[in-house]
Amino acid sequence: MNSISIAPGTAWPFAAIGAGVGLHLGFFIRGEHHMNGVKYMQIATLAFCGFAAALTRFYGVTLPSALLTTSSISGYMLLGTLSSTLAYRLLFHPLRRFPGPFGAQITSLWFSNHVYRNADAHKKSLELYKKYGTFVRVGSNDLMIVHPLAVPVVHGLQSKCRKASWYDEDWPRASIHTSRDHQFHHSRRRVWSQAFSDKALRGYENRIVSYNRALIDRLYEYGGQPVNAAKWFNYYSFDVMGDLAFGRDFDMLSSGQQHWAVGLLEEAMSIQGLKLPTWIFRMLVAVPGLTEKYWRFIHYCDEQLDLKIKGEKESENPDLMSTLLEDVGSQPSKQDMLTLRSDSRTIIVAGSDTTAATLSHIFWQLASHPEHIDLLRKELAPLASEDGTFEHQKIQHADHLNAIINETLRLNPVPPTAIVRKTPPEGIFVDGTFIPGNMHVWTPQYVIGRSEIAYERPYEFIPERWYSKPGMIKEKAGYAPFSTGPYGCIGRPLALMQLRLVIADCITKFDIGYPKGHDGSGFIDNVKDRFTWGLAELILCFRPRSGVEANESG
Ligand code: HEM
Repeated sequence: MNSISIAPGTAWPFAAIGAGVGLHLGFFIRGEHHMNGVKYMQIATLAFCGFAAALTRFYGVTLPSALLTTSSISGYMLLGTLSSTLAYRLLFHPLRRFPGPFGAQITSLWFSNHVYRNADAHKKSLELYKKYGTFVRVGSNDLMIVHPLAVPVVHGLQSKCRKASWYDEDWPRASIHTSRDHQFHHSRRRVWSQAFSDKALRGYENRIVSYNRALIDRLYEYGGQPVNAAKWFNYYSFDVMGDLAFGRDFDMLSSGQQHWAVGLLEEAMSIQGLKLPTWIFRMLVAVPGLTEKYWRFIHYCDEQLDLKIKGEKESENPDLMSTLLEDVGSQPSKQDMLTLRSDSRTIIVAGSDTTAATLSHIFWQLASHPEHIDLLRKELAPLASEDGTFEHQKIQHADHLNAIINETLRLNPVPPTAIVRKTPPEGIFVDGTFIPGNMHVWTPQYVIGRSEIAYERPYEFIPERWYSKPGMIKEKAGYAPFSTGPYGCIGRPLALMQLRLVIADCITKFDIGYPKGHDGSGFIDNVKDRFTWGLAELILCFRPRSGVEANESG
């Protein structure tokens, strides 16, 4: 019988370690691998079984001994790959000269490990900035840059940075938001931009106004008693976007209940709070049952879109999806359908969570700084129509109103931290510092908004810095809560219209403040960074103002 030995003194362990090192240096160190986690596991399992089978077949080794031998060889190979990875990341990696926590230099899981319990990546990022400065290596391949001038370099129109691997989490579903193919994105962007023309926006205004009325009515029903405002802003935003995407809302404002599909989405989004590397996320998504809720929400959106295409949810007013549907004609191809489905979900996810979170933070700021409610009333009263309602066209240039929105988004931006880009192969320069190519970089708005380099008295809520005190903004380039450049928020005009109209309506109809025993800290201390904000309870009183009726016109 042939025998095979991996006992000390034989060459096997060294050969296996060498192969492991070779695998790292010749293969893993190059290109992107985040899409292949499952495939690599399959190949490794196949190789393991094949090698063990070959040992029994050609060397006459018993099965237990073959399995033991194969495990040992695999172990040595793994040791080689891991040692090589470790040495490379610590000693030779292009980001090695940037400061950062030791663990983060070794693995991107360091960051996940520090934020997964409380989903507080925004607080952790601020803490890291305070400790390490402008450039912080937050993962083996990841650099956080807290410099206002980094924003145009990384995100601006001329930027050569592209969307990073994070956007592949849903692949092969690729929407305008998640597509990494620059050409494809560009062509989707052209189609989408028709849905946000001035004319289209005017068409949406009536729809939005009717949801504003419904929101105001619901708040009136509390008669000034404490209410979880974040919940109602959430219902409002999802209803508006459901209507604009599918021609039908989620019925949350009228029922006062969260729609089950929205509930699923909220739960599914919590996985984003873990800030996992993409390859792990994709492997989790591939495990049957583990991300079931996420897929059920996606299927719900698919069904709503199918119904709309069949004309079963025909709406009289223009909506966003109608514009996207017009582009594909009456016989959409399979690829068209995949894109439309991804886009329909993008409308809900990108348009609802963001608006709800921004409204909640705005009203948290207003309740905490009631003097600004008075200033807003002074500014807006002359702009109201005779029946006390507001037209967007008349309030869109109101200085203080816009300043309240800007200042809130400076301090409480959504997404607060990681909008990740990949640097071009030749690298980039940020204020004279070279960032090597093919690295992941992010410029957290939450932290830049608190940076002394960009703002005077950065921690204070001073809306006037956006119009009458411009000297308080030291470097405007860093302010991009809607992002900027080719991937900047295409829904910005719609979002601003909603925000302006809801603020104007609410401060006109209600006195807004905290009930006894509340100061807003329960909200701001508990919001979660899960790409967008996971909202906490925001307990406010909306006391109807004397002499102002709910929906006087309606
Ligand atoms: C206050 C509300 C909003 C804020 C703060 C906001 C912010 C942002 C930001 C920062 C991005 C860039 C994200 C990234 O690069 O990964 C973005 C992208 C996007 N937003 Fe918004 N957004 C808001 C509302 C909306 C609304 C109402 C819509 C309407 C559907 C919308 C649709 C989109 C889309 C489609 C993208 C992807 C654009 C692209 O990649 O070309 N957003 N938004």
